[in-house]
Amino acid sequence: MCVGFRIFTKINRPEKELIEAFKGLPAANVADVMSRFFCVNSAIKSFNNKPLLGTAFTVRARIGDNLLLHKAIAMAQPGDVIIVDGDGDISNAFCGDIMMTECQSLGIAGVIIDGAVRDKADLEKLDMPVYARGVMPKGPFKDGPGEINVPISCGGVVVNPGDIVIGDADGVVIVPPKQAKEIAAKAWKKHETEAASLEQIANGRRDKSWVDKALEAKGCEIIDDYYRA
Ligand SMILES: O=C([O-])CC(=O)C(=O)O
Ligand SMILES: [Mg+2]
Repeated sequence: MCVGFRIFTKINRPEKELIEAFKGLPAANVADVMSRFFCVNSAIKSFNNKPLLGTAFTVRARIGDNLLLHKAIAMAQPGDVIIVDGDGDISNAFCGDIMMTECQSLGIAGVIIDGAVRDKADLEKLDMPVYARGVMPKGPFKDGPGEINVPISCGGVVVNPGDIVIGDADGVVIVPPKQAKEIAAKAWKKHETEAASLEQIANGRRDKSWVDKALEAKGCEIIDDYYRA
């Protein structure tokens, strides 16, 4: 087996129902119920702030080289999110509006690049969400090597093929399918709690009593006086 230059054709994709359980949930609520981990680095930003939801289709690309990304586009199925581990390097763009328009027309749910893209103004107009670490007019090489559908690292998070990917204007969070049902249920609960807080604010009486309790429990000293240098 040619480690570093190989393509796995099969992915265990989660049931559609399991993915749909996250539809409409903010990425923040999902991350909160996973102990505030599993979010890709905030340097990887959305170009159009459109919501993203789908199944991870992973690509390990050589720095500035999109041969494997082209192959991934040919292999991915509608609803997949193509995630490229480009080593975080932004010296050459991996793709631009032509490849991303192609993805959109194939029904790809979104693309995340831990590297650079180009044609930013056009990516902003796409309906399909595109995330990347940077923008660079210098284009990609097409030589490989690279890998498809292996565990990768994207913005500091390990992504396995078949993971559930959730994104919005805040960023991207990666959910392991095995625990996804429980995570979605907890995240919806969190979402409801937040809605209740907003309702309390609208009614002018948000309960903040927990703050003093937490400060006391952690040993904070409250001094009823002015600070004197
Ligand atoms: O030329 C390329 O390979 C990438 C690009 O700009 C595009 O997809 O529009
Ligand atoms: Mg272009």
